[in-house]
Parts: sequence; C-alpha cells; structure tokens
Amino acid sequence: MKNAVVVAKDVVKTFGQGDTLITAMDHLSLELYSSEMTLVKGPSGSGKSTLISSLGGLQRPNSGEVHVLGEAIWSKKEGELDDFRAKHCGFVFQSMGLFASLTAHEQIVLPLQYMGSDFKIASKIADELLEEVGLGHRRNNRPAQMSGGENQRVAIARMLAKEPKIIFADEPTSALDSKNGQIVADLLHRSAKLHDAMVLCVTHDDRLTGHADRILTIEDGKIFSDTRPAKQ
Ligand SMILES: Nc1ncnc2c1ncn2[C@@H]1O[C@H](COP(=O)(O)OP(=O)(O)OP(=O)(O)O)[C@@H](O)[C@H]1O
Repeated sequence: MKNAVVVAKDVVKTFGQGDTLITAMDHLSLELYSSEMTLVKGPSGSGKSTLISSLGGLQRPNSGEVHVLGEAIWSKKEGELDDFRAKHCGFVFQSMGLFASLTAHEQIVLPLQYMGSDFKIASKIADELLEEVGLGHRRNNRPAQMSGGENQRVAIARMLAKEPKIIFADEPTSALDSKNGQIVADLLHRSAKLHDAMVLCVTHDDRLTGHADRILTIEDGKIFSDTRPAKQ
C-alpha cells in the first residue's frame, strides 16, 4: 500500500458548550492516498464539511493531529499554514468566487502570475486547462456570460492550474444539471488519476458514485463505513 498523503489521528471538533455542545468530529482517524478519489457521504449534520475543513487547514480541531504531505498542519503558524494551503491544496466549493470582471482565461492566468509565473507560460497553461474542461471556446467570456456549470468548470480549471496534490471538494455538483454534473465528476476523477492527486469529495450526488475509488460514510462525527466499490 502507498504512503498516505493525508493522515488524521483521533481528531475531535466541537461547537458550542454545555447544553448546546455539538461534537462534529468524534475521535476520527483516517488515511487518504494519492491517485484516489474518495467520496464522503452521510446524513445532514453528520460532520462531512467539518471533516474537509479540519483536514484542509481551514478550521482548527479541538484535539488530534492532521498530517498533510508529511507535515503536521495544525502545528504551523497561521501564515505558514496559509502558504502551505495555497501551495499544495485545491478547494472546490459550490460557489467558487470567480471575479466578475475577468474572462475565463484571465481567471486562471492572474493567480498563476501572482504565484510568480511568466505571462506566456501562464497563458499556455490556462488555454490547455480550458480545453481540458471543455471550455476552450469560452476563453474570452466573463462569468455573467456563462452558465453555473461552465463557471464551475472554470473554477476547477483555475484550481487545477497550480497542480495541487491534495484536492477537497464540498458538494461540487449539487447545483449542476446532469451533463455538467457528469463533467465535473469526471474532471475530479481524472485529476486523481492524471495528476496523481488525492481527491476527497463530500457529496449527496449518486452520479459521483461510479467515479469513486473509495466511499466513506460519516455518522455523528465518526466513520461508519469505509468501502472500495468493485470496478465495472
Ligand atoms: N460554525 C458552526 N457553529 C456551530 N455549529 C456548527 C458549525 N459548523 C457546523 N456545526 C454543526 O456541526 C455539525 C456538523 O456540521 P457539518 O456542516 O460538518 O455537517 P455536514 O455533514 O456537512 O452537513 P450537510 O450535509 O447538511 O452539509 C452539525 O450539527 C452542525 O450544525
């Protein structure tokens, strides 16, 4: 078995206190591997989003350890954690905050330039990624000129541009129609396989099940089941 790229050990996250105490993650331990797309399922309020935010360095757990690419992320100082996340982690959320004034091409080029890329190289990467997500013909369109599904694909292309080895997605297809939902599911799966990424994806969407290497179900902040569906 390969080494795990994300390791959570005995992680606890609570909200509130006394009568209103909620245990969103209850001594949860987990190992996640590169080149795999793992789905997280479970009832509303079971702790799925909290899992992503604790493993992704967005929300500090009360106790336990989280190692990402061998580094104990919650032992880092805030600025270091921000840098680590920016360098290695990609996030896909339902609303992705594209800039209204930028074209699809610019949405990808500008962050790459900000991270130090030369314009010509950034522009070539942006064009290749827009092709990969099926939007080469939309490179000069702004968000208002595209559908929700197309904008979601631009956001995924932007996320993939920095070649993250760790990708967290929270309900990435829930607002999409069937065709766009399939495209996004396929893109996340391909990112795991082609770019050797670890993809952890929270979803209620059964369309994603066929793309999964592994399926976790969470109940009451604990892992209830952990299965690997047989490949067709
Ligand atoms: N910031 C917060 N403050 C207080 N309680 C919170 C907060 N965030 C989450 N919770 C609570 O923690 C529990 C787990 O929430 P979480 O969002 O992780 O669940 P989920 O499985 O992602 O739910 P859903 O499927 O509805 O998105 C819930 O009971 C929720 O109400």
